Amino acid sequence: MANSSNTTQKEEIELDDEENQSFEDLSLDPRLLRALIKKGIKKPTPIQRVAIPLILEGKDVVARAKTGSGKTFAYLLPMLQKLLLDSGSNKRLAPSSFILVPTRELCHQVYSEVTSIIELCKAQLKAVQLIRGMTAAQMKQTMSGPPDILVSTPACVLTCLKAGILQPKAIQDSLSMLVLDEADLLLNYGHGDDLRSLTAHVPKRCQCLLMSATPSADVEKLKKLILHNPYILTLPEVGGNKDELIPNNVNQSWVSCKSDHDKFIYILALLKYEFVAKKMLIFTNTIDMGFRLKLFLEKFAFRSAVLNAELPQNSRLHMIEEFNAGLFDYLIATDIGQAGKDQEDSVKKPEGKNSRKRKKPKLDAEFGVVRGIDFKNVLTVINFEVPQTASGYVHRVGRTGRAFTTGASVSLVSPDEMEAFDEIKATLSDKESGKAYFINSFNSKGLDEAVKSLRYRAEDILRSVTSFCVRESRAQDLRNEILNSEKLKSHFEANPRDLDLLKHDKVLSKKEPPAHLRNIPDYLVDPATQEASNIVKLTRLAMGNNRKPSQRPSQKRKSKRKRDPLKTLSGEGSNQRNKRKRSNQK
Ligand SMILES: Nc1ncnc2c1ncn2[C@@H]1O[C@H](COP(=O)(O)OP(=O)(O)OP(=O)(O)O)[C@@H](O)[C@H]1O
Repeated sequence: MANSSNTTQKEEIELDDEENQSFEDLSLDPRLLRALIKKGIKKPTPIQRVAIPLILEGKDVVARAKTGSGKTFAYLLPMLQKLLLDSGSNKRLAPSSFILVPTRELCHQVYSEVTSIIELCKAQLKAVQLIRGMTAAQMKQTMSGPPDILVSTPACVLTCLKAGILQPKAIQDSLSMLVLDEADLLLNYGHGDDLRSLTAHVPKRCQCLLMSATPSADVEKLKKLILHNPYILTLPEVGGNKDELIPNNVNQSWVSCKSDHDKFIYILALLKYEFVAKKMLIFTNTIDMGFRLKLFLEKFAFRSAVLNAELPQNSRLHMIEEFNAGLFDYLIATDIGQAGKDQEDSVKKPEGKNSRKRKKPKLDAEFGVVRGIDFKNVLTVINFEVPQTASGYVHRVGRTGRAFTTGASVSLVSPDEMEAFDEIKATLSDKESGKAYFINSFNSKGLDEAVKSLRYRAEDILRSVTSFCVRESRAQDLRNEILNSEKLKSHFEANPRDLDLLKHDKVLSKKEPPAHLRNIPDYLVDPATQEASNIVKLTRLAMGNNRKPSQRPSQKRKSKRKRDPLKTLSGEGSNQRNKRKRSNQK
Protein backbone atom coordinates (compact mmCIF):
# COMPACT_ATOMS: atom_id res chain seq x y z
CA MET A 1 0.00 0.00 0.00
CA ALA A 2 1.24 3.46 -0.71
CA ASN A 3 2.27 5.56 2.24
CA SER A 4 0.70 8.86 1.30
CA SER A 5 -0.11 11.82 3.47
CA ASN A 6 -2.49 14.71 3.01
CA THR A 7 0.08 17.45 2.87
CA THR A 8 -0.18 19.84 -0.02
CA GLN A 9 3.52 19.38 -0.74
CA LYS A 10 4.38 17.20 -3.70
CA GLU A 11 5.47 13.85 -2.48
CA GLU A 12 7.53 10.87 -3.61
CA ILE A 13 5.65 7.67 -2.97
CA GLU A 14 7.34 4.34 -2.42
CA LEU A 15 5.62 1.03 -2.62
CA ASP A 16 5.37 -1.55 0.12
CA ASP A 17 5.27 -5.17 -0.86
CA GLU A 18 1.56 -5.93 -0.85
CA GLU A 19 1.35 -8.11 -3.86
CA ASN A 20 -1.88 -9.75 -2.83
CA GLN A 21 -3.98 -6.66 -3.12
CA SER A 22 -6.84 -7.13 -5.57
CA PHE A 23 -8.85 -4.77 -7.74
CA GLU A 24 -11.74 -5.19 -5.25
CA ASP A 25 -9.47 -3.75 -2.55
CA LEU A 26 -9.13 -0.62 -4.67
CA SER A 27 -12.89 0.05 -4.35
CA LEU A 28 -13.54 -0.18 -8.06
CA ASP A 29 -17.08 -0.22 -9.37
CA PRO A 30 -18.46 -3.79 -9.84
CA ARG A 31 -19.02 -3.07 -13.54
CA LEU A 32 -15.32 -2.32 -13.97
CA LEU A 33 -14.38 -5.40 -11.96
CA ARG A 34 -16.51 -7.56 -14.25
CA ALA A 35 -14.95 -5.94 -17.33
CA LEU A 36 -11.45 -6.68 -16.01
CA ILE A 37 -12.36 -10.30 -15.37
CA LYS A 38 -13.69 -10.58 -18.92
CA LYS A 39 -10.39 -9.16 -20.18
CA GLY A 40 -8.49 -11.76 -18.13
CA ILE A 41 -6.90 -9.13 -15.90
CA LYS A 42 -6.74 -10.56 -12.41
CA LYS A 43 -4.67 -8.41 -10.10
CA PRO A 44 -3.39 -4.85 -10.22
CA THR A 45 0.19 -4.06 -11.14
CA PRO A 46 2.22 -2.00 -8.61
CA ILE A 47 1.55 1.29 -10.39
CA GLN A 48 -2.17 0.51 -10.50
CA ARG A 49 -2.24 -0.38 -6.80
CA VAL A 50 -0.85 3.02 -5.88
CA ALA A 51 -2.22 5.32 -8.55
CA ILE A 52 -5.86 4.21 -8.65
CA PRO A 53 -6.76 5.19 -5.05
CA LEU A 54 -4.97 8.54 -5.38
CA ILE A 55 -6.71 9.36 -8.64
CA LEU A 56 -10.05 8.32 -7.21
CA GLU A 57 -9.39 10.74 -4.35
CA GLY A 58 -8.97 13.50 -6.95
CA LYS A 59 -5.21 14.04 -6.60
CA ASP A 60 -2.94 15.22 -9.39
CA VAL A 61 -0.46 12.45 -10.10
CA VAL A 62 2.82 12.10 -11.96
CA ALA A 63 3.40 8.39 -12.57
CA ARG A 64 6.81 7.24 -13.64
CA ALA A 65 6.84 3.49 -14.04
CA LYS A 66 8.61 1.04 -16.27
CA THR A 67 7.50 0.21 -19.78
CA GLY A 68 4.67 -2.28 -19.80
CA SER A 69 3.82 -1.72 -16.14
CA GLY A 70 0.15 -1.04 -16.84
CA LYS A 71 0.07 2.75 -16.74
CA THR A 72 -2.90 2.94 -19.11
CA PHE A 73 -5.32 1.14 -16.78
CA ALA A 74 -3.83 3.05 -13.87
CA TYR A 75 -5.57 6.18 -15.16
CA LEU A 76 -8.36 4.68 -17.28
CA LEU A 77 -10.00 2.71 -14.49
CA PRO A 78 -10.43 5.63 -12.06
CA MET A 79 -11.42 7.89 -14.96
CA LEU A 80 -14.16 5.48 -16.01
CA GLN A 81 -15.25 4.96 -12.42
CA LYS A 82 -15.75 8.69 -11.97
CA LEU A 83 -17.68 8.89 -15.22
CA LEU A 84 -19.82 5.88 -14.37
CA LEU A 85 -20.86 7.54 -11.12
CA ASP A 86 -21.31 11.00 -12.68
CA SER A 87 -22.94 10.10 -15.95
CA GLY A 88 -25.87 12.28 -16.88
CA SER A 89 -25.56 14.43 -13.77
CA ASN A 90 -24.91 17.68 -15.64
CA LYS A 91 -25.28 19.14 -19.07
CA ARG A 92 -21.87 19.48 -20.67
CA LEU A 93 -20.84 21.12 -23.94
CA ALA A 94 -17.40 19.48 -24.13
CA PRO A 95 -15.90 16.14 -23.04
CA SER A 96 -15.22 15.87 -19.33
CA SER A 97 -12.01 13.89 -19.84
CA PHE A 98 -9.17 14.48 -22.28
CA ILE A 99 -6.43 11.91 -22.87
CA LEU A 100 -3.59 13.48 -24.84
CA VAL A 101 -1.01 11.24 -26.51
CA PRO A 102 1.91 12.02 -28.82
CA THR A 103 1.14 9.78 -31.80
CA ARG A 104 -1.76 8.43 -33.81
CA GLU A 105 -0.81 4.83 -33.07
CA LEU A 106 -1.13 5.56 -29.38
CA CYS A 107 -4.34 7.45 -29.94
CA HIS A 108 -5.80 4.40 -31.63
CA GLN A 109 -4.47 2.05 -28.97
CA VAL A 110 -5.81 4.01 -26.01
CA TYR A 111 -9.12 4.60 -27.76
CA SER A 112 -9.51 0.84 -28.41
CA GLU A 113 -8.73 0.12 -24.77
CA VAL A 114 -11.30 2.65 -23.47
CA THR A 115 -14.06 1.55 -25.83
CA SER A 116 -13.48 -2.11 -25.04
CA ILE A 117 -13.91 -1.47 -21.30
CA ILE A 118 -16.95 0.71 -21.88
CA GLU A 119 -18.49 -2.07 -23.97
CA LEU A 120 -17.69 -4.72 -21.38
CA CYS A 121 -19.20 -2.54 -18.65
CA LYS A 122 -22.29 -2.02 -20.80
CA ALA A 123 -22.01 1.62 -19.75
CA GLN A 124 -23.73 4.53 -21.43
CA LEU A 125 -20.46 6.34 -21.96
CA LYS A 126 -19.00 7.59 -25.19
CA ALA A 127 -15.31 7.83 -26.06
CA VAL A 128 -14.01 9.28 -29.33
CA GLN A 129 -10.65 9.79 -30.98
CA LEU A 130 -9.53 12.74 -33.05
CA ILE A 131 -6.76 12.05 -35.51
CA ARG A 132 -4.88 14.15 -38.01
CA GLY A 133 -6.33 13.99 -41.49
CA MET A 134 -9.98 14.25 -40.35
CA THR A 135 -12.01 16.90 -42.13
CA ALA A 136 -13.70 19.66 -40.14
CA ALA A 137 -17.05 17.97 -40.81
CA GLN A 138 -15.75 14.64 -39.45
CA MET A 139 -14.34 16.37 -36.38
CA LYS A 140 -17.62 18.16 -35.81
CA GLN A 141 -19.55 14.94 -36.05
CA THR A 142 -17.10 13.17 -33.74
CA MET A 143 -17.41 15.89 -31.12
CA SER A 144 -21.18 16.11 -31.27
CA GLY A 145 -22.98 14.89 -28.21
CA PRO A 146 -20.54 15.76 -26.66
CA PRO A 147 -18.60 12.56 -25.88
CA ASP A 148 -17.45 11.81 -22.33
CA ILE A 149 -13.85 11.01 -23.22
CA LEU A 150 -11.70 12.47 -25.95
CA VAL A 151 -8.49 10.69 -26.96
CA SER A 152 -6.35 12.87 -29.19
CA THR A 153 -3.02 14.41 -29.94
CA PRO A 154 -2.74 18.01 -28.65
CA ALA A 155 -2.60 19.29 -32.22
CA CYS A 156 -6.03 17.89 -33.09
CA VAL A 157 -7.67 19.44 -30.03
CA LEU A 158 -6.22 22.76 -31.04
CA THR A 159 -7.49 22.34 -34.59
CA CYS A 160 -10.96 21.80 -33.12
CA LEU A 161 -10.61 24.93 -31.03
CA LYS A 162 -9.47 27.00 -33.99
CA ALA A 163 -12.30 25.67 -36.16
CA GLY A 164 -14.82 26.60 -33.47
CA ILE A 165 -15.83 22.95 -33.04
CA LEU A 166 -14.75 23.13 -29.41
CA GLN A 167 -15.37 26.33 -27.45
CA PRO A 168 -12.82 27.44 -24.80
CA LYS A 169 -15.71 28.24 -22.46
CA ALA A 170 -17.13 24.74 -22.90
CA ILE A 171 -13.75 23.22 -21.99
CA GLN A 172 -13.48 25.43 -18.95
CA ASP A 173 -16.95 24.42 -17.80
CA SER A 174 -16.71 20.72 -18.60
CA LEU A 175 -13.16 19.44 -18.32
CA SER A 176 -12.59 17.59 -15.07
CA MET A 177 -9.72 15.25 -15.94
CA LEU A 178 -6.73 15.74 -18.22
CA VAL A 179 -4.25 12.93 -18.87
CA LEU A 180 -0.92 13.43 -20.61
CA ASP A 181 0.13 9.93 -21.60
CA GLU A 182 3.70 9.15 -22.70
CA ALA A 183 4.43 12.60 -21.38
CA ASP A 184 8.15 12.42 -22.14
CA LEU A 185 7.29 12.24 -25.81
CA LEU A 186 4.63 14.90 -25.97
CA LEU A 187 7.15 17.69 -26.18
CA ASN A 188 9.53 15.58 -28.25
CA TYR A 189 6.98 15.26 -31.00
CA GLY A 190 6.63 18.99 -31.32
CA HIS A 191 3.40 19.30 -29.34
CA GLY A 192 4.92 21.87 -26.97
CA ASP A 193 3.27 24.97 -28.43
CA ASP A 194 -0.06 23.20 -28.84
CA LEU A 195 0.06 22.09 -25.23
CA ARG A 196 0.91 25.56 -24.01
CA SER A 197 -2.04 27.01 -25.95
CA LEU A 198 -4.31 24.33 -24.58
CA THR A 199 -3.34 24.77 -20.96
CA ALA A 200 -4.74 28.29 -21.05
CA HIS A 201 -8.19 26.70 -21.28
CA VAL A 202 -7.74 24.02 -18.64
CA PRO A 203 -9.70 25.03 -15.54
CA LYS A 204 -7.88 25.17 -12.20
CA ARG A 205 -10.12 22.52 -10.65
CA CYS A 206 -9.30 20.03 -13.42
CA GLN A 207 -7.47 16.93 -12.17
CA CYS A 208 -4.24 16.44 -14.14
CA LEU A 209 -2.33 13.19 -14.58
CA LEU A 210 1.02 12.71 -16.23
CA MET A 211 2.24 9.25 -17.28
CA SER A 212 5.75 8.44 -18.41
CA ALA A 213 8.13 5.49 -18.58
CA THR A 214 11.38 7.41 -18.71
CA PRO A 215 12.22 10.52 -16.68
CA SER A 216 13.19 13.54 -18.75
CA ALA A 217 13.50 17.31 -18.62
CA ASP A 218 10.38 17.47 -20.78
CA VAL A 219 8.34 15.67 -18.14
CA GLU A 220 9.53 18.23 -15.61
CA LYS A 221 8.49 21.06 -17.91
CA LEU A 222 5.05 19.59 -18.42
CA LYS A 223 4.65 18.99 -14.73
CA LYS A 224 5.29 22.64 -14.01
CA LEU A 225 3.04 23.74 -16.85
CA ILE A 226 -0.07 21.84 -15.90
CA LEU A 227 -0.03 20.08 -12.54
CA HIS A 228 -0.86 21.44 -9.11
CA ASN A 229 1.23 19.95 -6.28
CA PRO A 230 1.09 16.50 -7.76
CA TYR A 231 1.87 13.20 -6.06
CA ILE A 232 4.99 11.87 -7.72
CA LEU A 233 4.90 8.12 -8.10
CA THR A 234 8.26 6.66 -9.01
CA LEU A 235 7.63 2.99 -8.96
CA PRO A 236 10.25 0.37 -9.49
CA GLU A 237 9.04 -3.19 -9.54
CA VAL A 238 8.65 -4.72 -6.14
CA GLY A 239 12.08 -6.02 -5.19
CA GLY A 240 13.66 -4.37 -8.20
CA ASN A 241 16.44 -1.87 -8.44
CA LYS A 242 15.13 1.66 -8.33
CA ASP A 243 17.34 2.75 -11.21
CA GLU A 244 16.32 -0.06 -13.51
CA LEU A 245 13.97 0.97 -16.22
CA ILE A 246 13.44 -2.41 -17.81
CA PRO A 247 11.34 -4.95 -15.94
CA ASN A 248 13.23 -7.75 -14.17
CA ASN A 249 11.20 -10.28 -16.09
CA VAL A 250 13.03 -9.50 -19.33
CA ASN A 251 16.15 -11.59 -19.82
CA GLN A 252 18.51 -9.26 -21.68
CA SER A 253 21.53 -10.52 -23.59
CA TRP A 254 23.89 -9.51 -26.35
CA VAL A 255 25.98 -11.19 -29.01
CA SER A 256 29.28 -9.89 -30.32
CA CYS A 257 29.27 -10.13 -34.14
CA LYS A 258 32.48 -9.63 -36.10
CA SER A 259 30.83 -7.42 -38.71
CA ASP A 260 27.48 -5.99 -39.82
CA HIS A 261 27.44 -8.74 -42.38
CA ASP A 262 27.79 -11.44 -39.70
CA LYS A 263 24.66 -10.19 -37.99
CA PHE A 264 22.56 -11.70 -40.76
CA ILE A 265 24.07 -15.10 -40.11
CA TYR A 266 23.63 -14.75 -36.38
CA ILE A 267 19.99 -13.81 -36.63
CA LEU A 268 19.42 -16.68 -39.03
CA ALA A 269 21.03 -19.07 -36.56
CA LEU A 270 18.95 -17.70 -33.68
CA LEU A 271 15.77 -18.22 -35.67
CA LYS A 272 16.56 -21.47 -37.44
CA TYR A 273 17.72 -23.27 -34.32
CA GLU A 274 15.02 -21.57 -32.25
CA PHE A 275 17.49 -20.23 -29.71
CA VAL A 276 14.94 -17.47 -29.24
CA ALA A 277 11.18 -17.75 -29.02
CA LYS A 278 8.61 -16.21 -31.31
CA LYS A 279 6.64 -13.99 -31.53
CA MET A 280 9.41 -11.60 -32.25
CA LEU A 281 9.99 -7.91 -32.76
CA ILE A 282 13.22 -7.13 -34.63
CA PHE A 283 14.53 -3.57 -34.66
CA THR A 284 16.71 -2.00 -37.31
CA ASN A 285 17.90 1.60 -37.43
CA THR A 286 16.93 2.30 -41.03
CA ILE A 287 14.09 1.30 -43.29
CA ASP A 288 16.51 -0.02 -45.92
CA MET A 289 18.10 -2.33 -43.39
CA GLY A 290 14.61 -3.51 -42.40
CA PHE A 291 13.89 -4.50 -45.99
CA ARG A 292 17.31 -6.06 -46.49
CA LEU A 293 16.66 -8.24 -43.46
CA LYS A 294 13.16 -9.10 -44.61
CA LEU A 295 14.42 -10.16 -48.05
CA PHE A 296 17.21 -12.20 -46.50
CA LEU A 297 14.97 -13.97 -44.00
CA GLU A 298 12.23 -14.72 -46.49
CA LYS A 299 14.70 -16.76 -48.55
CA PHE A 300 14.92 -19.04 -45.53
CA ALA A 301 11.13 -19.22 -45.21
CA PHE A 302 10.75 -16.68 -42.42
CA ARG A 303 7.95 -14.36 -43.40
CA SER A 304 7.93 -10.92 -41.83
CA ALA A 305 6.50 -7.44 -42.26
CA VAL A 306 8.42 -4.16 -42.04
CA LEU A 307 6.72 -1.54 -39.90
CA ASN A 308 8.02 1.90 -40.70
CA ALA A 309 7.25 5.60 -40.82
CA GLU A 310 6.89 5.61 -44.60
CA LEU A 311 3.75 3.49 -44.56
CA PRO A 312 0.25 4.94 -44.60
CA GLN A 313 -1.31 5.14 -41.19
CA ASN A 314 -4.09 2.62 -41.87
CA SER A 315 -1.56 0.03 -42.95
CA ARG A 316 0.53 0.60 -39.85
CA LEU A 317 -2.42 0.25 -37.52
CA HIS A 318 -3.64 -2.83 -39.35
CA MET A 319 -0.18 -4.37 -39.32
CA ILE A 320 0.07 -3.89 -35.55
CA GLU A 321 -3.40 -5.38 -35.06
CA GLU A 322 -2.57 -8.40 -37.23
CA PHE A 323 0.69 -8.96 -35.38
CA ASN A 324 -1.09 -8.60 -32.04
CA ALA A 325 -3.72 -11.10 -33.14
CA GLY A 326 -0.95 -13.62 -33.90
CA LEU A 327 -1.40 -13.65 -37.68
CA PHE A 328 2.34 -13.50 -38.23
CA ASP A 329 5.33 -13.99 -35.96
CA TYR A 330 8.13 -11.72 -37.12
CA LEU A 331 7.75 -7.98 -37.22
CA ILE A 332 10.72 -5.90 -38.31
CA ALA A 333 10.39 -2.36 -37.05
CA THR A 334 12.28 0.85 -37.50
CA ASP A 335 11.69 3.26 -34.65
CA ILE A 336 12.12 6.43 -36.59
CA GLY A 337 9.66 9.22 -37.10
CA GLN A 338 9.81 12.80 -36.02
CA ALA A 339 11.90 12.04 -32.97
CA GLY A 340 14.25 9.72 -34.82
CA LYS A 341 14.43 11.42 -38.18
CA ASP A 342 17.98 12.44 -37.57
CA GLN A 343 18.85 8.91 -36.76
CA GLU A 344 17.75 7.74 -40.21
CA ASP A 345 19.90 10.44 -41.75
CA SER A 346 22.91 9.98 -39.57
CA VAL A 347 23.11 6.21 -39.61
CA LYS A 348 22.45 5.75 -43.30
CA LYS A 349 25.48 4.20 -44.87
CA PRO A 350 26.47 4.69 -48.50
CA GLU A 351 24.82 2.03 -50.59
CA GLY A 352 26.32 2.26 -54.04
CA LYS A 353 26.50 5.00 -56.58
CA ASN A 354 22.85 5.80 -56.86
CA SER A 355 22.12 6.10 -53.19
CA ARG A 356 22.87 9.81 -53.03
CA LYS A 357 20.44 10.61 -55.78
CA ARG A 358 17.63 8.85 -54.05
CA LYS A 359 14.78 11.01 -52.85
CA LYS A 360 14.56 11.25 -49.09
CA PRO A 361 11.75 9.08 -47.79
CA LYS A 362 8.67 10.90 -46.64
CA LEU A 363 8.38 9.91 -43.03
CA ASP A 364 5.35 10.36 -40.90
CA ALA A 365 6.22 12.94 -38.28
CA GLU A 366 3.82 11.38 -35.76
CA PHE A 367 5.13 7.86 -36.11
CA GLY A 368 6.22 6.38 -32.84
CA VAL A 369 6.55 2.70 -33.36
CA VAL A 370 7.90 1.64 -30.03
CA ARG A 371 6.95 4.34 -27.64
CA GLY A 372 3.99 3.08 -25.73
CA ILE A 373 2.69 0.73 -28.39
CA ASP A 374 1.39 -2.38 -26.75
CA PHE A 375 2.62 -5.19 -28.97
CA LYS A 376 0.89 -8.22 -27.49
CA ASN A 377 2.67 -11.39 -26.40
CA VAL A 378 6.08 -10.52 -27.80
CA LEU A 379 8.45 -13.13 -26.41
CA THR A 380 11.66 -11.80 -27.94
CA VAL A 381 12.96 -8.39 -28.97
CA ILE A 382 16.03 -8.45 -31.20
CA ASN A 383 18.10 -5.33 -31.67
CA PHE A 384 19.50 -6.20 -35.08
CA GLU A 385 21.18 -2.82 -34.85
CA VAL A 386 22.07 -1.08 -31.62
CA PRO A 387 19.76 1.86 -30.89
CA GLN A 388 21.33 5.30 -30.71
CA THR A 389 20.37 6.06 -27.13
CA ALA A 390 19.76 4.32 -23.84
CA SER A 391 16.19 5.56 -23.85
CA GLY A 392 15.71 4.04 -27.32
CA TYR A 393 17.02 0.75 -25.91
CA VAL A 394 14.64 0.88 -22.94
CA HIS A 395 11.62 1.51 -25.12
CA ARG A 396 12.54 -1.19 -27.65
CA VAL A 397 13.26 -3.86 -25.05
CA GLY A 398 10.21 -2.77 -23.08
CA ARG A 399 7.97 -4.17 -25.84
CA THR A 400 8.40 -7.59 -24.24
CA GLY A 401 7.80 -8.70 -20.65
CA ARG A 402 4.70 -6.49 -20.39
CA ALA A 403 2.67 -6.49 -17.17
CA PHE A 404 3.07 -9.92 -15.54
CA THR A 405 4.61 -11.72 -18.54
CA THR A 406 8.24 -12.67 -19.22
CA GLY A 407 10.38 -12.03 -22.28
CA ALA A 408 13.89 -11.90 -23.69
CA SER A 409 15.97 -9.47 -25.67
CA VAL A 410 19.08 -10.07 -27.76
CA SER A 411 21.21 -7.23 -29.10
CA LEU A 412 23.52 -8.03 -32.02
CA VAL A 413 26.54 -5.80 -31.65
CA SER A 414 29.21 -5.22 -34.32
CA PRO A 415 32.62 -3.69 -33.48
CA ASP A 416 31.43 -0.33 -34.90
CA GLU A 417 28.54 -0.30 -32.46
CA MET A 418 30.47 -1.39 -29.40
CA GLU A 419 31.00 2.15 -28.13
CA ALA A 420 27.32 3.04 -28.40
CA PHE A 421 26.37 -0.23 -26.74
CA ASP A 422 28.84 0.35 -23.90
CA GLU A 423 27.28 3.74 -23.34
CA ILE A 424 23.84 2.21 -23.15
CA LYS A 425 25.10 -0.37 -20.67
CA ALA A 426 26.76 2.34 -18.60
CA THR A 427 23.61 4.46 -18.54
CA LEU A 428 21.50 1.53 -17.47
CA SER A 429 24.00 0.03 -15.07
CA ASP A 430 23.59 -0.30 -11.36
CA LYS A 431 24.99 2.98 -10.12
CA GLU A 432 26.47 1.46 -6.98
CA SER A 433 28.29 -1.55 -8.39
CA GLY A 434 28.81 0.00 -11.84
CA LYS A 435 27.80 -3.30 -13.44
CA ALA A 436 25.36 -3.66 -16.30
CA TYR A 437 24.75 -7.09 -14.82
CA PHE A 438 21.38 -7.40 -16.44
CA ILE A 439 22.67 -7.43 -20.05
CA ASN A 440 24.51 -10.73 -20.25
CA SER A 441 26.50 -12.21 -23.06
CA PHE A 442 24.17 -14.57 -24.95
CA ASN A 443 24.49 -17.84 -23.16
CA SER A 444 24.62 -20.59 -25.70
CA LYS A 445 27.72 -22.34 -26.91
CA GLY A 446 25.69 -23.80 -29.72
CA LEU A 447 25.14 -20.43 -31.38
CA ASP A 448 28.66 -20.13 -32.81
CA GLU A 449 28.47 -23.67 -34.17
CA ALA A 450 25.07 -22.91 -35.68
CA VAL A 451 26.54 -19.83 -37.34
CA LYS A 452 29.34 -21.96 -38.77
CA SER A 453 26.90 -24.46 -40.21
CA LEU A 454 24.80 -21.75 -41.87
CA ARG A 455 27.55 -19.40 -43.02
CA TYR A 456 28.04 -20.70 -46.55
CA ARG A 457 24.36 -20.65 -47.49
CA ALA A 458 23.70 -17.37 -45.70
CA GLU A 459 26.58 -15.57 -47.40
CA ASP A 460 25.41 -16.83 -50.74
CA ILE A 461 21.91 -15.47 -50.17
CA LEU A 462 23.19 -12.24 -48.70
CA ARG A 463 25.08 -11.52 -51.92
CA SER A 464 21.82 -11.79 -53.82
CA VAL A 465 20.09 -9.20 -51.61
CA THR A 466 21.58 -6.21 -53.38
CA SER A 467 20.86 -2.54 -52.71
CA PHE A 468 18.86 -2.52 -55.92
CA CYS A 469 16.64 -5.40 -54.66
CA VAL A 470 16.19 -3.57 -51.36
CA ARG A 471 15.12 -0.36 -53.10
CA GLU A 472 12.75 -2.20 -55.42
CA SER A 473 11.17 -4.16 -52.61
CA ARG A 474 10.76 -1.11 -50.46
CA ALA A 475 8.99 0.68 -53.31
CA GLN A 476 6.89 -2.40 -54.06
CA ASP A 477 5.88 -2.75 -50.43
CA LEU A 478 4.90 0.91 -50.27
CA ARG A 479 2.76 0.54 -53.40
CA ASN A 480 1.05 -2.54 -51.92
CA GLU A 481 0.43 -0.78 -48.66
CA ILE A 482 -0.95 2.38 -50.25
CA LEU A 483 -3.42 0.20 -52.08
CA ASN A 484 -4.13 -1.69 -48.87
CA SER A 485 -4.56 1.54 -46.99
CA GLU A 486 -7.39 2.79 -49.20
CA LYS A 487 -9.14 -0.55 -48.97
CA LEU A 488 -8.57 -0.70 -45.26
CA LYS A 489 -10.01 2.73 -44.76
CA SER A 490 -13.37 1.97 -46.30
CA HIS A 491 -13.55 -1.63 -45.19
CA PHE A 492 -12.70 -1.02 -41.57
CA GLU A 493 -15.19 1.75 -41.25
CA ALA A 494 -17.80 -0.93 -41.89
CA ASN A 495 -16.05 -3.93 -40.27
CA PRO A 496 -13.82 -2.64 -37.51
CA ARG A 497 -13.05 -6.12 -36.18
CA ASP A 498 -11.94 -7.80 -39.38
CA LEU A 499 -8.26 -8.51 -39.43
CA ASP A 500 -7.11 -11.26 -41.70
CA LEU A 501 -8.01 -9.66 -44.99
CA LEU A 502 -4.82 -8.13 -46.19
CA LYS A 503 -1.42 -9.61 -45.71
CA HIS A 504 1.48 -7.47 -44.60
CA ASP A 505 4.04 -10.25 -44.49
CA LYS A 506 4.01 -10.87 -48.24
CA VAL A 507 7.05 -12.30 -49.94
CA LEU A 508 8.74 -9.44 -51.77
CA SER A 509 11.42 -11.34 -53.67
CA LYS A 510 10.61 -11.80 -57.31
CA LYS A 511 11.54 -15.50 -57.12
CA GLU A 512 9.90 -17.87 -54.67
CA PRO A 513 12.27 -18.74 -51.82
CA PRO A 514 14.11 -21.94 -52.77
CA ALA A 515 12.62 -24.99 -51.06
CA HIS A 516 16.03 -26.34 -49.98
CA LEU A 517 16.62 -23.29 -47.73
CA ARG A 518 13.52 -23.93 -45.64
CA ASN A 519 15.16 -26.61 -43.53
CA ILE A 520 18.72 -27.22 -42.46
CA PRO A 521 19.91 -30.46 -44.05
CA ASP A 522 21.06 -33.13 -41.61
CA TYR A 523 24.65 -33.10 -42.79
CA LEU A 524 24.96 -29.43 -41.74
CA VAL A 525 23.52 -29.94 -38.28
CA ASP A 526 26.15 -30.31 -35.63
CA PRO A 527 24.84 -32.68 -32.89
CA ALA A 528 26.12 -30.43 -30.09
CA THR A 529 24.37 -27.39 -31.59
CA GLN A 530 21.17 -29.36 -32.01
CA GLU A 531 21.40 -30.45 -28.40
CA ALA A 532 21.96 -26.87 -27.24
CA SER A 533 18.97 -25.75 -29.30
CA ASN A 534 16.82 -28.53 -27.81
CA ILE A 535 17.83 -27.55 -24.29
CA VAL A 536 16.89 -23.93 -24.93
CA LYS A 537 13.52 -25.00 -26.36
CA LEU A 538 12.82 -27.36 -23.45
CA THR A 539 13.74 -24.68 -20.92
CA ARG A 540 11.36 -22.27 -22.61
CA LEU A 541 8.65 -24.89 -22.61
CA ALA A 542 9.22 -25.57 -18.92
CA MET A 543 8.91 -21.86 -18.23
CA GLY A 544 5.67 -21.77 -20.21
CA ASN A 545 7.28 -19.40 -22.66
CA ASN A 546 6.52 -21.05 -25.96
CA ARG A 547 3.53 -19.57 -27.66
CA LYS A 548 0.85 -21.96 -28.77
CA PRO A 549 0.09 -21.53 -32.44
CA SER A 550 -2.89 -19.22 -32.54
CA GLN A 551 -5.96 -20.02 -34.51
CA ARG A 552 -5.98 -17.71 -37.44
CA PRO A 553 -9.25 -15.86 -37.75
CA SER A 554 -9.15 -16.62 -41.46
CA GLN A 555 -9.97 -20.24 -40.74
CA LYS A 556 -13.21 -19.27 -39.15
CA ARG A 557 -14.17 -16.75 -41.76
CA LYS A 558 -13.55 -18.67 -44.95
CA SER A 559 -17.09 -18.45 -46.24
CA LYS A 560 -17.30 -14.71 -45.57
CA ARG A 561 -14.02 -14.01 -47.32
CA LYS A 562 -15.30 -15.41 -50.56
CA ARG A 563 -17.78 -12.64 -50.80
CA ASP A 564 -15.48 -9.94 -49.55
CA PRO A 565 -14.92 -7.26 -52.16
CA LEU A 566 -11.50 -6.53 -50.69
CA LYS A 567 -10.18 -9.83 -51.97
CA THR A 568 -10.53 -8.71 -55.55
CA LEU A 569 -8.56 -5.57 -54.85
CA SER A 570 -5.47 -7.21 -53.43
CA GLY A 571 -2.08 -5.63 -54.17
CA GLU A 572 -0.86 -8.97 -55.55
CA GLY A 573 -2.30 -10.55 -58.66
CA SER A 574 -4.36 -13.73 -58.54
CA ASN A 575 -1.48 -15.70 -60.05
CA GLN A 576 0.79 -14.61 -57.25
CA ARG A 577 -1.91 -15.38 -54.72
CA ASN A 578 -2.39 -18.88 -56.07
CA LYS A 579 1.34 -19.40 -56.15
CA ARG A 580 1.61 -18.33 -52.55
CA LYS A 581 -1.25 -20.57 -51.59
CA ARG A 582 0.53 -23.48 -53.21
CA SER A 583 3.78 -22.65 -51.46
CA ASN A 584 1.99 -22.36 -48.12
CA GLN A 585 0.51 -25.79 -48.63
CA LYS A 586 3.91 -27.36 -49.21
N1 LIG B 1 -3.15 -5.65 -13.97
C1 LIG B 1 -2.80 -6.19 -15.12
N2 LIG B 1 -2.67 -7.53 -15.25
C2 LIG B 1 -2.30 -8.09 -16.42
N3 LIG B 1 -2.07 -7.38 -17.56
C3 LIG B 1 -2.20 -6.04 -17.48
C4 LIG B 1 -2.57 -5.37 -16.27
N4 LIG B 1 -2.61 -4.05 -16.51
C5 LIG B 1 -2.29 -3.88 -17.80
N5 LIG B 1 -2.05 -5.06 -18.38
C6 LIG B 1 -1.63 -5.31 -19.77
O1 LIG B 1 -0.25 -5.03 -19.83
C7 LIG B 1 0.10 -4.48 -21.08
C8 LIG B 1 0.92 -3.21 -20.86
O2 LIG B 1 0.12 -2.19 -20.30
P1 LIG B 1 0.31 -0.65 -20.70
O3 LIG B 1 0.33 -0.49 -22.17
O4 LIG B 1 -0.67 0.13 -19.93
O5 LIG B 1 1.77 -0.40 -20.14
P2 LIG B 1 2.54 0.97 -20.02
O6 LIG B 1 3.04 1.05 -18.62
O7 LIG B 1 1.70 2.09 -20.51
O8 LIG B 1 3.76 0.71 -21.00
P3 LIG B 1 4.58 1.77 -21.90
O9 LIG B 1 5.35 2.62 -20.96
O10 LIG B 1 5.44 0.91 -22.72
O11 LIG B 1 3.57 2.53 -22.65
C9 LIG B 1 -1.21 -4.27 -21.82
O12 LIG B 1 -1.39 -5.32 -22.74
C10 LIG B 1 -2.27 -4.35 -20.76
O13 LIG B 1 -3.49 -4.87 -21.25
